This record gives sequence, structure tokens and C-alpha cells, in this order.
Amino acid sequence: MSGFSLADLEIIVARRAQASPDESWTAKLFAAGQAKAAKKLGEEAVETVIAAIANDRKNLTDEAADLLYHLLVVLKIADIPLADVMAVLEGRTAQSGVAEKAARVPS
Ligand SMILES: N=c1c2ncn([C@@H]3O[C@H](COP(=O)(O)OP(=O)(O)OP(=O)(O)O)[C@@H](O)[C@H]3O)c2ncn1[C@@H]1O[C@H](COP(=O)(O)O)[C@@H](O)[C@H]1O
Repeated sequence: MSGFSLADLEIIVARRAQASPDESWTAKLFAAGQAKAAKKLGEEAVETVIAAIANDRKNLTDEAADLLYHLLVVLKIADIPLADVMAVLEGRTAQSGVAEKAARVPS
């Protein structure tokens, strides 16, 4: 498995936002604006749900990738760093104490 992460993709999205809309899907979404990008995110969410209900592993994997990419585009247009979202998730983990409990489970 490669070390490619959502943080890497966030950097790519930020860079490609500066490209020409003629050569970049990312730039096209930025040029179209948040309403179009968010609509696209919604479509990808629906496609992900359909793949999940159909128990179609290949399609679900592909649609999940589309969903995460479009989520990063929407977050970038809204000027919300992925780190802020991760901080919310980390905070919830800390509140529930799950991380400490998991650390205590013998391997
Ligand atoms: N991860 C993605 C990614 N996932 C999905 N997509 C694009 O999202 C689009 C949406 O898929 P659809 O099939 O729904 O789109 P469509 O039918 O062509 O569009 P509509 O006619 O529905 O508007 C497709 O054009 C996909 O290529 C992505 N486009 C870009 N990336 C990443 O962004 C980087 C930069 O891409 P560009 O901005 O295109 O240079 C790439 O190297 C990738 O890392």
C-alpha cells in the first residue's frame, strides 16, 4: 500500500484549483462555484449509497474515492482545512475515551 493520504490529495486539490478549467476538473469545479461543487458531492454520495446497498465492493470503492475527492473540493472552496475536520474527529475520539480503551486491549 502506498502512503498516499487525504492530506496529500488536499494539497493536489489546492494546486489544481489554480489551473485552467479547460485542463483540470478541479479548476472547473472551483470556477463553477460552491453550489455546483456541492451538487456534485451530493451526486457522488448518492452513488456511494447505491453501491453500498447493492453490496458492489468494486463500485463502492470507486464511488468512495470520488466522494472523498469531491468533499475535499467543497471544503477547499469553503476555506476549511482538512485538519479542522480531523480535529473534530480527534476531539470526539478523546471524549469517548475509545483511543485509551483500544490502547489497553492486549494484542
Ligand atoms: N481524485 C480525483 C477525482 N475523482 C473523480 N474525479 C473526477 O470527477 C468527475 C466526476 O465524475 P462524473 O463521472 O460524475 O463526471 P462527469 O459525468 O464527467 O461530469 P458531469 O457531466 O456529471 O458534470 C470526473 O471527471 C472524474 O475524473 C477526480 N478528478 C480529480 N481527482 C484528483 O485531482 C487531481 C487533479 O485533477 P485535475 O484537476 O483534473 O487535474 C487528480 O490527479 C486526482 O488526484
